[in-house]
Amino acid sequence: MNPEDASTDAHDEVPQRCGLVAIVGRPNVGKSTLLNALVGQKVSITSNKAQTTRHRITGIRTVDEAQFVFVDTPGFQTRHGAALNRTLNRTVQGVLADVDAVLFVVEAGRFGLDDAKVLGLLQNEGLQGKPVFLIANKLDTVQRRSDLAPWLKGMQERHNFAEFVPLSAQKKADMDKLLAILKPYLPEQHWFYEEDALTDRSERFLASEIIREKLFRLTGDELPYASTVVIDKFEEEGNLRRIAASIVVERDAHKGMIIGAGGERLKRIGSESRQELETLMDAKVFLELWVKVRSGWADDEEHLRSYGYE
Ligand SMILES: Nc1nc2c(ncn2[C@@H]2O[C@H](COP(=O)(O)OP(=O)(O)OP(=O)(O)O)[C@@H](O)[C@H]2O)c(=O)[nH]1
Repeated sequence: MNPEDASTDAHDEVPQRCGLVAIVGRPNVGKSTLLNALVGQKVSITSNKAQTTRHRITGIRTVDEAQFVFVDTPGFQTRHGAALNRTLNRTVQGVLADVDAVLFVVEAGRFGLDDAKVLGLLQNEGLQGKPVFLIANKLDTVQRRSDLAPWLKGMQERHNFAEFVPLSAQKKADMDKLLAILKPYLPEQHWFYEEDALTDRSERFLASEIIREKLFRLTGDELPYASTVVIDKFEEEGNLRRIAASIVVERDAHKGMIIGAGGERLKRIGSESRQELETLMDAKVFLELWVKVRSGWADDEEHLRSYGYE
């Protein structure tokens, strides 16, 4: 055997590691930004409007022998009491039951009542010794780093965190550091996905997420929390995707707001979505967008199921 073969064999002997890692935290701390940065591509939508993430989304990243399967969870909501929120909270609990590690995301230097509620929820959900990492995000916004030491010390008293990781989800080097810290916590087992997999979500699902993101971004704060996007048609013809989608809102007034004067706003939501979908799918996209009124949808569990919230 020549020395080159021997080194290949030695490399093959490094056992594969694979594990599920949940990303939890109150709305707007940067969970989706972190997930996208860890995966290296956009798989979860982001906006500066709280509560954009509603689905369980997995992003996958494979580095050397380790495959990280990330699960994005909706921010823990306490303000709205509708069925939608009960569904969201069930999603958080369902995700925690089968993960190997939890990234508890907060903003560096801040720990408010809303963060405490999420940590309390985690602790109540029977973590059973599962490692929880304190991710102190948005480090770039902290003026005086020296103030962080006493804050971290205080955090240590709240929970027995496995690691403290101050970082900025906007810095690539920080993502590499976090992956290196996480790696030893993944169980030794075969990978669940192919080496180059990024997400287990379909193009159809990603399409609805991207339209929802543009909707949130372009309507600003006026947009009611209770609005959603449903894909009515998704057809693939070679390098072409024909997509028809409905934006579902609760009231006629909301419909007008989304359509905008002369239909300008809806046009913009459509054209920005189409451009992003074309890049993501590397295909030509024809997108038809409709706005429909279904009053009371966010309060009706049957409706929620039919729109894909489980
Ligand atoms: N300065 C700075 N801003 C960040 C960082 N990470 C995220 N943000 C911003 O914080 C805002 C919220 O980020 P998201 O990723 O949508 O937050 P989220 O926790 O997923 O929010 P929900 O979906 O509502 O639960 C966005 O405007 C991001 O650009 C960071 O490291 N530094």
